[in-house]
Amino acid sequence: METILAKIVNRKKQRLKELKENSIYDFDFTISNFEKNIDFSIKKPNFYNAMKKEGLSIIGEVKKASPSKGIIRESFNPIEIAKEYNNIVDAMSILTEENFFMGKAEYLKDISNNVDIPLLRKDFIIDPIQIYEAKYLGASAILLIVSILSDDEIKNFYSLAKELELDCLVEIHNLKELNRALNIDVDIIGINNRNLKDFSVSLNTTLELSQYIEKNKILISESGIFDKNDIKHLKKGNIDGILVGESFMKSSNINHLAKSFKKAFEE
Ligand SMILES: O=P(O)(O)OC[C@@H](O)[C@@H](O)c1c[nH]c2ccccc12
Repeated sequence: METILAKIVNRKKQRLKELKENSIYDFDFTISNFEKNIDFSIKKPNFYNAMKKEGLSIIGEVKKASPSKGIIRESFNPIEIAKEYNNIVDAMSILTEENFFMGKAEYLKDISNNVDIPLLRKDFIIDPIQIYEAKYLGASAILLIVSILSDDEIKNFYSLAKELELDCLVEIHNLKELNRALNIDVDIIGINNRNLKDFSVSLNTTLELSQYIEKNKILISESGIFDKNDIKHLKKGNIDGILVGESFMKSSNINHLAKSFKKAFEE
């Protein structure tokens, strides 16, 4: 059976083909056009430093829907959500995948014009053009999902991102993927507590894998984080930060929830 992850990646390939035939920008969707249109003089806030700072770093995700949960947030105004996050979290993750997460590339651009904390482009990156596009749209960092990339792709995409002054959150879900990420000496590792193949979630994934990660790496625990007890549990895994979508999107008081996460981490 085709996994949901394989479906998402196939749709993404098709989407990239569509964009190459019919650009959503006022120029053709090519790498050289992105290069011409990126303003390299604009310095974006640094994602790595935001993760490295003292205490628990929080990445708040702008997420309307997901294949596992359906619509997560009915009244979805990405700029308003981002403005709310801006004074509360350390960085934001902006979902730009259209078909399964109801994201949009333009959300990233719009948000980057309205906030001053680092933005992560959250998408299924399988082609270098998406990395140029992330830069063009105002990202400080991109997500690289190890399970959908070959070793060469991880290496090449990682160094391309660095050339474009983008950090990479390199996402893994098991020991095999972790070893592939460590082979190219990545600096920020995201452990996804959700298995993208069957959607099962276990925070223990972070605890089990964190023991293989040296202290000099930045470690982010991703997905399925809801309350202060989750933070206390994850703290045993020496995490630097967390990536939170659903529980923030459904919260009536993001500030309060984020503070309770930070406080639980200090205790
Ligand atoms: O909504 P949650 O359970 O808090 O999860 C957020 C984030 O970790 C999740 O959206 C995510 C993690 N890795 C991904 C890769 C692609 C798309 C989405 C994701």
